[in-house]
Amino acid sequence: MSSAGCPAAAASSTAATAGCSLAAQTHERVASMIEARMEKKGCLGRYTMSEVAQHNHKDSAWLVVSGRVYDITQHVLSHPGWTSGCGTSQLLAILRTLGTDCTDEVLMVHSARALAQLAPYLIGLLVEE
Ligand code: HEM
Repeated sequence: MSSAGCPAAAASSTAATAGCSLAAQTHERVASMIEARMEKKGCLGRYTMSEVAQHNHKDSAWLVVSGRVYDITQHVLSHPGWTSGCGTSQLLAILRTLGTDCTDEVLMVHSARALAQLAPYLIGLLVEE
């Protein structure tokens, strides 16, 4: 984990380019609230992209959305597609995104309700190498 500065500006500019849908805007609001709470409690981590890249499988599943790092390991096996049929494309889409910055894909395919479910998995902010 790195102790470099907070990329808040980078995060909001990524979000602005990644999607201007209502779902993306709602996600940005919820995520920044949770981020502020975690920062206050001192439990908001700082991670580089190469740290994130090591968690690229279902047993340790991290990803980056809008400059924020999420550990979705606890969720990944209950994502629609793992347990119900006809979800092969969803599984492939998810597996491909683990360990990467998948802002565009995640904001594009999800409803506001789904993006709200992502928020509790926030573990920190993405920082420069
Ligand atoms: C904790 C993380 C995640 C949560 C809570 C989540 C939640 C959901 C939910 C609730 C849906 C049902 C449709 C909706 O309400 O939008 C969904 C669909 C989907 N998700 Fe996720 N998801 C997560 C991560 C991901 C990731 C990393 C990917 C990779 C791109 C992904 C790809 C998809 C796809 C392709 C669909 C189907 C969309 C469609 O059929 O239109 N999800 N997700």
